[in-house]
This record gives sequence, structure tokens and C-alpha cells, in this order.
Amino acid sequence: MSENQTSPQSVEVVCPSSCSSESDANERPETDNGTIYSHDSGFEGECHSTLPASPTTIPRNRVGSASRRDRPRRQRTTSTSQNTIRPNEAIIRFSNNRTIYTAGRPPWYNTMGQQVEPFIIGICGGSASGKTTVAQKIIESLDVQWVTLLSMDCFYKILNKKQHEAAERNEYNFDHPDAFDFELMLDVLKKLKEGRKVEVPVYNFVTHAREATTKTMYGANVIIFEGILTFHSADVLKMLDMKIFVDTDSDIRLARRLKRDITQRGRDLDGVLKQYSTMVKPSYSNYIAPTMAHADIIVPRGGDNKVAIQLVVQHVNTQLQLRGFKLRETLAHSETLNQPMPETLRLLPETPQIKGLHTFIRNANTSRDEFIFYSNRLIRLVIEYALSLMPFIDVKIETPQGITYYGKRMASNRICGVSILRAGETMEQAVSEVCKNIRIGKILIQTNQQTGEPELYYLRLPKDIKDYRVILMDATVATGAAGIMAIRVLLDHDVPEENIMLVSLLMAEIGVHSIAYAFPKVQIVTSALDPEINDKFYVIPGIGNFGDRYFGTEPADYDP
Ligand SMILES: Nc1ncnc2c1ncn2[C@@H]1O[C@H](COP(=O)(O)OP(=O)(O)O)[C@@H](O)[C@H]1O
Ligand SMILES: Nc1ccn([C@@H]2O[C@H](COP(=O)(O)O)[C@@H](O)[C@H]2O)c(=O)n1
Repeated sequence: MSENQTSPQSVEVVCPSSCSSESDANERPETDNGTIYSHDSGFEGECHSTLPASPTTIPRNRVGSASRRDRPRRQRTTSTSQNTIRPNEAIIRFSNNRTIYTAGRPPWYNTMGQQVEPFIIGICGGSASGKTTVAQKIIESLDVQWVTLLSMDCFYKILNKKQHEAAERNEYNFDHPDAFDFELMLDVLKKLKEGRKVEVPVYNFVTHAREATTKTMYGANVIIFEGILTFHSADVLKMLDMKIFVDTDSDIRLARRLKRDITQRGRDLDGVLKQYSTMVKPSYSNYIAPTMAHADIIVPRGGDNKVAIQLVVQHVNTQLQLRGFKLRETLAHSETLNQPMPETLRLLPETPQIKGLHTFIRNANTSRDEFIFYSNRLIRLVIEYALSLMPFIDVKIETPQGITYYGKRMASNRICGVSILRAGETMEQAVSEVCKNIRIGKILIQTNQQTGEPELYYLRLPKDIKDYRVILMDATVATGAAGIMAIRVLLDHDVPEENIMLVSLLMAEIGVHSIAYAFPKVQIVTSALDPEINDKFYVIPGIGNFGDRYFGTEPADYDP
């Protein structure tokens, strides 16, 4: 990553009918979330946002970090080969191949590269008590950018014909625990807790059925799980870090439910009243109210209770701090002086030719044309060197003279390239030239100008990437924060650590240590190693901002 690439310090999550690959963008419901997979091109694209997985009632532009909008935003344009991203203008937008851009995801792992478990808040309460409203208010007040809201509605069981007919007559009990698929619920929660991607059913209250498409979600820094029976299962209870019960007067709940179910859930007055008196009310008394005993905090009056919500927010912020989400700062100040370089580092031998190329590109007076020319030469050499480190096998061939020649062939041609945008993109051509038909993925990571943390903005990876050796490309590595994030993404996509090779023109020693410490099996390949980084996270002596010099763009005034 270009070290001074910046991202907006706050982004409003706008998820226009998007985030899916299976149907046309314009047909999507407003409540998409999470990670999306493109099935049309053999690539996966990901969308990171903070919106709920079920079609609940959260206005799409009110969720997430919208409250942190007090500082002026800087305009910054990042060019990729496919589109132009102005992250502080359009948060999510489709390119013609349905790749998605969205608000940046901050680190979900610690300096050791290990995933930090999300903090899971369970919100329970009667129907229309204000669970979703409370969840929304917590999200708005939290000082974290990556919050996912999951509704228990997603786990309503699929009805058979008889049950469906009963539901149509308002005679199917949607408030009984048997109406929910607890097994699936637990599986989804477990995966989210592990930070894994997961497919979540989308529920339609009008048809009493799951939609044909699912939503893909990722674990986040905070996950809020809300529903009428979130405290029912002992296994689910164990997964909740904080349990909130929203306790709202039953008359108010009925009044709200009447209004909501008639306007939004396709029901009529008689139907709502019948369902309420025969099933909703008894189930509340039998199954929901008794679980109040599990709550850490009971919130009377729901979303109106500002004091309770502030207390919750304070507690969650403290817990998140303890879990350690401040990555780049920690990496930049880690003690690595005089430590031997890791065995996984492979430095291109410093021949006069290599030194000569470095002299050109490090020289501040080198023109842009020359900078590109000499960088490309160096990139080509470093890529060839990286390939020479791949496993080879012995082969026997016959020359045109009919003589046997004992040679070598790369053990597998399952190699793909992944560039860390935007500077890593400069290395794509070289890898394509030396590996015929190689598939290239892209990861856009930018620095948040307020927090200094790397954020994941865009992702497009070959679909079966787990079966490939991956050449991960970035022009320079300073603290290693972007590299660690990209490697974490690859691991999350099941690429074995030993199959990843991070290739760069120039690395700072501290960045190499950080990466090797977090991921000791990742091979690290570079053409030069510099001793320091400065307080703006530039490599010293370095080559300046590689992306700006290569692409001819103005330096951004990132102030860490
Ligand atoms: N404090 C409140 N005052 C007025 N209406 C509210 C309040 N809280 C929620 N509502 C409305 O009541 C309905 C149910 O609220 P919601 O938060 O979705 O409850 P739940 O998630 O518990 O079903 C929604 O239409 C919502 O707009
Ligand atoms: N097909 C369905 C499914 C569920 N319900 C009712 O929804 C309520 C739970 O949702 P809340 O947003 O109110 O928590 C629950 O009380 C079910 O009766 C439904 O009416 N139809």
C-alpha cells in the first residue's frame, strides 16, 4: 500500500440494493450486508458494511459510524484498472462486473495476526419492544466502525405446505421456540465469532418463507444479535458477551406491532389481534419473559432509554479496547532492533545491476518516465526471483537433436497473483508476463486518516484461491500493517499460510519482523531492505510514495 494513501475518516454506510452477485443489483433489498461473492467470473468480490442481514426496518443510511462525521473529509481518488473509487463520495458502487466497493473494514486481528474475537451482544425482548431500535442506537454511539446486526428472524424454519396454510390463517405459532432453527443459528454465530464468512438466510414476513438468495456476512468487531428468543438456547447464551433485555410495556408493544404488521408485514387488524392474543402474548409469558433472568442489563422503555444505551456503549468500548484493535501504531513501535532477520525473508542478491536500478528509483530527481521504466525492470527481476523460490521438480525432455535433457519444471502451475492496491497493481504486468494465463486478484487497503489504521475497501479474489500458491504483491512495505491485513484476508479464504509469498520492491526491517512474527510461514521476498520508518510510516531512506511517483498523483497529506 502507498503509505500515505488515505481513506475518509468516517463513512456513511449506504448499501443501495447491492451486495449480491446472484441477481441484478437493482433488484436487491435495501438491507444487504457483509461479504458478497460474484459467481459470474470465477472471482469473489466482497462488500463490507454494517447493515442487518434480515429485512428489518433499519434505515439503510443510519447504521454504522455515521455519527463520526464532524471533521472535514479530504477528497482522494484511487484508480484501479476497473474503476475509479472515491471512497468518501460513493461508498458502494457496482462496476460492470459486479464488484463492490464499500466502507473500509478495520483490522479484525491483533499484531500476531490472530483473529480477535468479535464482541457479541445479545438483545432479547418481546415483539416490537424496540430491540432493533436499541441495537441501532448502540451502533450509532459505538466508537467502532465494524458492527454487524444479525436478526433471529433469519432463522425461522422453512414451513411445509400444511404449516404454511396455518400461517396464512394466523394459526402457526411463530413465537414458539420450535419455530426457529437453533442448529443453524448456532452454526452461524460460531462462524461469525471465528471471523469466518457465512451465508445467512433472508426472511420474508409477508410470505412466511426464506428468500431464494442468502446474505453473506463476516465476523465484525461487534456483532449484535437480536430477537424474541435470543436467550432461549443455553449454547447461544454461552456465546454472548453481553446480554440485554428490552423490557417494554405490553400495551405499547401491541400498539407498535399493530401499526408495523399492518403497514410492513402484510397483515390486517383482525389477524394481528388474533395472532397476538393466541400466540404472541402467551409465548411471551411462557418463553420470553422468563429469560429476562439471564440479562446483564434490562433496558426499560427501549430506544428511549438514553442512559441505559450510554452505559452499554461505554462497556462495549472498554471491552474493545482491552481486545486491542489498534494495530499500526503498535506495529510501528514494536521493539525489533538488533533482532536477526527471519529465515523466511529472501533478499534479492545485491548485484551492481540491482543497486543501479535502486539508485534510479530512489533518486528524488528521477523523472516519472524514468521512474516507471526502472521500477518495471526491478519489478520484473523481483518477480522472477520469487518464482525461482517456488518448488520445482526434475523432468526429462528431448532436444531437437534427439538428446535427453534433464531439466526442471515448476511443481505446480496453480499460482495466482494478488495485488495490494494501489501500488501493488504496478507489479501485475510483470507477473502476468512471466506466468502465462495467471489469475490476478486485488485487495484495496487504505489508511484511515483519523485512526491511522489500515482498512479493507475492496476485494476480488480468484474463487478457488485456497488451492493456489499466492504471490501477494505490494511495491513497498513499511510497518507491515497492510501486508498483514492482506495475508489475514487470504488466510480467511483458506489459503494455507505456507502457500503465501509476499513480494515487494522495498521493505522496512520493522515491517518484515512484524509480518514474520504474525505469519512465520509466509515467504517474504524483496529487492532491498531499509532500516527505518519515519513518523509518517515512510520507509527510510526509501523511495518516497511509490504509488504517487508511478501514477503521477499528488501526495496526500496524511497526518498519522
Ligand atoms: N421508542 C419508540 N417510540 C416509538 N416507536 C418506536 C419506538 N421504538 C420502536 N418503535 C417502533 O416500533 C416498531 C418496533 O420496533 P423495533 O425496534 O423494530 O422492535 P423489535 O425489534 O423489538 O421488534 C417499529 O416500527 C419502530 O419504529
Ligand atoms: N412469518 C412470520 C414470522 C414472524 N412473525 C412475528 O414476528 C415476531 C418477531 O419479530 P419482531 O421483529 O417483532 O421481534 C414474532 O412475534 C412473530 O409473531 C410473524 O408475524 N410472521
